[in-house]
Amino acid sequence: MKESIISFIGGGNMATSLIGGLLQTGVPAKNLRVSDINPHSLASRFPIQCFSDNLEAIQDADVIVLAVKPQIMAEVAKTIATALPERNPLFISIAAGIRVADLNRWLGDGAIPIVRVMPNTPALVQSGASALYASEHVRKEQHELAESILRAVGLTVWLTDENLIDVVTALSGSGPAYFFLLMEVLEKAGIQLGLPQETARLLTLQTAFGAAKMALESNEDAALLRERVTSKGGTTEQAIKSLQAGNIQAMFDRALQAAQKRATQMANEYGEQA
Ligand SMILES: NC(=O)C1=CN([C@@H]2O[C@H](COP(=O)(O)OP(=O)(O)OC[C@H]3O[C@@H](n4cnc5c(N)ncnc54)[C@H](O)[C@@H]3O)[C@@H](O)[C@H]2O)C=CC1
Ligand SMILES: O=C(O)[C@@H]1CCC=N1
Repeated sequence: MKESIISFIGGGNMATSLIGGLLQTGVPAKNLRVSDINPHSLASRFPIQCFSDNLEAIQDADVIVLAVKPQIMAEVAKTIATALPERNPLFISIAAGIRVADLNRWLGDGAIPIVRVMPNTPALVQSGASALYASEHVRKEQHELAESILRAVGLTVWLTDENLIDVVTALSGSGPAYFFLLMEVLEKAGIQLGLPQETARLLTLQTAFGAAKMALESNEDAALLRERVTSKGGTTEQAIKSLQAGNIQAMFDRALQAAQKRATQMANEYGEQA
């Protein structure tokens, strides 16, 4: 992977998390490229080649990471199809919703190797979680290449059913936002009860970090770890009762269903008819 040239098309939030994470893990800056309609801020942030022309950025690419919004993926992919590098690079699409069949069509209907990936922004700190799905034209070494790129910035899982990418999008693609939201509301609740803002912030963040680290390092499931905090007749019991009275499970069931539904809608809106 360290010798492969990786070109990112679109240098926004998710691409910069991946680029930052890859640089941190030791991928040489000379092997990374990024193209964006606004490349200037990228050039000051990363010591890599930045382009405003997508076709220039892909000339020598082994891997082309399509990291633009789903809305403009058709237009971007069709332009790339006009100048596909002869070396038959691997395409990695991180766009929510957009299906392999549409990408394949936009990229020229050939035997295009495409891996759909749903990463998340903690990739920036090598703590990402990505699900990958490979199209039939992905060669074995490209499969391994995709795996090594995403594993360099966190956990990877492979899916054999493309439809499940939309579920992963709802769970871990969007997931960091749910935990950030929880941090926001916990911090505010602490302030409301009298804690200084910085104290509430630090206690919230360290508690989130500690709980995630403990759950990851433990063989026990989250429910059991929760029960250990919940002393009979104690404080946690009251808080959990209050959360369950608001039916937190139903809230998250609905939230994930809404996100999954939106991914499917985007596939239909920006895909088949585009
Ligand atoms: N933000 C996230 O947490 C995640 C995002 N994604 C996917 O990543 C993709 C990008 O999302 P974000 O980074 O959040 O969006 P963003 O809006 O931050 O980044 C998109 C970038 O594309 C650039 N751009 C626009 N038109 C372009 C063109 N014609 N050629 C090249 N670059 C162009 C924009 O200037 C912008 O910097 C989306 O498809 C999204 O579904 C996937 C997983 C997580
Ligand atoms: O909100 C979105 O559509 C993207 C996909 C997953 C996270 N961000």
